[in-house]
Amino acid sequence: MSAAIEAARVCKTYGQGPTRVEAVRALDLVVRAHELTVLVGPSGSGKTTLLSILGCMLTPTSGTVRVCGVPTGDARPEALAAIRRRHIGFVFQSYHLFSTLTAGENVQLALDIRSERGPGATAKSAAVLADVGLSAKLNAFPRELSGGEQQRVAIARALVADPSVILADEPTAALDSENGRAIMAILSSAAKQRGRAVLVVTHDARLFRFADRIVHIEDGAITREERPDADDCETHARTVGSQRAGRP
Ligand SMILES: Nc1ncnc2c1ncn2[C@@H]1O[C@H](COP(=O)(O)OP(=O)(O)OP(=O)(O)O)[C@@H](O)[C@H]1O
Repeated sequence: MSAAIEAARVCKTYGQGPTRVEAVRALDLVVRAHELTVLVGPSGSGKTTLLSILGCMLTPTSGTVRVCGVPTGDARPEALAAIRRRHIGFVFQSYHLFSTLTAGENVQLALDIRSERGPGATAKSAAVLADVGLSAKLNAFPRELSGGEQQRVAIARALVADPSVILADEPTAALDSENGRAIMAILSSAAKQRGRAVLVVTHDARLFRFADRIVHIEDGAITREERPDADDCETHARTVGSQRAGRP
């Protein structure tokens, strides 16, 4: 499966002297198309920092990141913004919808900032909202929607511009378990049916069954990867060390 994001030897250090924190340490990660990768780790282990670096919202202290083959290291802020717009859709825990816009308008905004406007953009937004089961809520405002529905609007907004990568930071944390499962099913379908590379940060072990791959991070480094086997539900744990050594 093709690499959508490739991070190599990525480090991120915050602060200096006694307040210095090594949030991400020489980390290698490839996020692939057609896969839902879950990133899991304790609080403060570097998950959001890593997601922000992979999404070109934060510059690493050292190391390289390529998004769809494009190196981001020397890119100026405008070029990074263009990479984000072209290749990446973001989903956040708190939805980040505009309260004065309808569900349809919130989704269409993602096309508007890419200069895609008019009836075609309206129809595309309505179609993606229908894909996430919200065709009846096209004209509803966020305050008229449940949390799960608002998150589905946010996912539709992330998907509508057809990005190669979806990065989701705790997308189910504010939802009950049923809505959490529904959101993960939609994200899984974005990977499986639409061929997106999907990376989800979650603390919730109940959602691991949606993952093709589970990456564990501690103290800013990857400690372990697992690929839950869909056929017999057996989990094949692999240490990062054995993968690097090329062993199966
Ligand atoms: N802007 C910042 N300035 C200084 N330190 C920071 C900053 N952002 C994060 N950190 C520190 O970097 C480390 C990693 O933080 P990060 O938010 O990436 O972890 P996380 O795994 O996402 O945590 P959580 O699960 O609690 O959200 C923590 O020690 C945190 O205190």
